[in-house]
Amino acid sequence: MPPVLETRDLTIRFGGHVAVDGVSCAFHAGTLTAIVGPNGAGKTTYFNLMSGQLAATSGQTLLDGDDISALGAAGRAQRGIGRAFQITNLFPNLTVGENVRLAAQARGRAKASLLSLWSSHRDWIAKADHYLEEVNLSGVRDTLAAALPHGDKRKLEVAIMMALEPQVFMFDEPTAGMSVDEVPVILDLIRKLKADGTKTILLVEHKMDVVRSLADRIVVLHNGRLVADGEPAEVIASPVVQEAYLGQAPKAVEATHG
Ligand SMILES: Nc1ncnc2c1ncn2[C@@H]1O[C@H](COP(=O)(O)OP(=O)(O)OP(=O)(O)O)[C@@H](O)[C@H]1O
Repeated sequence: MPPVLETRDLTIRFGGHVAVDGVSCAFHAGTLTAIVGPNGAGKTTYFNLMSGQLAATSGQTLLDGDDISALGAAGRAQRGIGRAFQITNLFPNLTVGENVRLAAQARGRAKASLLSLWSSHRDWIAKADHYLEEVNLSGVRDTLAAALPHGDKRKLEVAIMMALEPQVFMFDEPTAGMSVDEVPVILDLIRKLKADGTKTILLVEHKMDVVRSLADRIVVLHNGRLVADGEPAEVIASPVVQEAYLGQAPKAVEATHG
């Protein structure tokens, strides 16, 4: 099966610093890939390049085989790349329910005809309610987004991403800053997405227990380079990863596939 999302020799420089350095990697439907690496390895920058928040210095990003390198974040979102945890995407003065309904509506409008818009309205509300339920936020449906505690804001970001029904789900440290009782809600949700079997899921995560429990594959970045890629157990045990986490220079790429 051809990959859903792919980067070819993707590179970005900030002045003299190469934050993502020639990363070639392909991601397939029905898989969850964890992207790990030490602080400053380039994980979030790699995400930003794929979702269009940053423009690459060189290299390409392909979605369904099409080169989308020239598209910005909005164009890529429209094409089906979903990114959670951009807190700035919330409308702070709308309620939690309205935020998710708008996302369902944005998704629906892309498909609806003008005449069907009115009847669709009820569907959007139903869809918003469904996704709020999924992230355990039904109880705060009428609360202003701005008034939510941090953990709930992050859950709302996931609900918004889900209501947009993307084909690629990008999670950047989805449980960071959450209380212990909130973490399982998000992990269960990611598990459910994965069980669907058709989504392409990318996860940047520091917590190795979370990575171990969710990932089919681990990609390791170190100093902006892809230094390991393969089965979780194999990658975690590999000397190149042990070295990367100890802050020493990795010597070789191991266990490459995909
Ligand atoms: N806009 C920018 N301008 C200059 N340097 C940047 C910029 N964004 C990121 N960097 C640098 O690029 C490198 C990679 O940063 P990035 O945030 O992608 O790492 P990370 O692996 O996500 O780290 P962490 O796990 O700490 O979040 C870092 O050295 C960072 O300082």
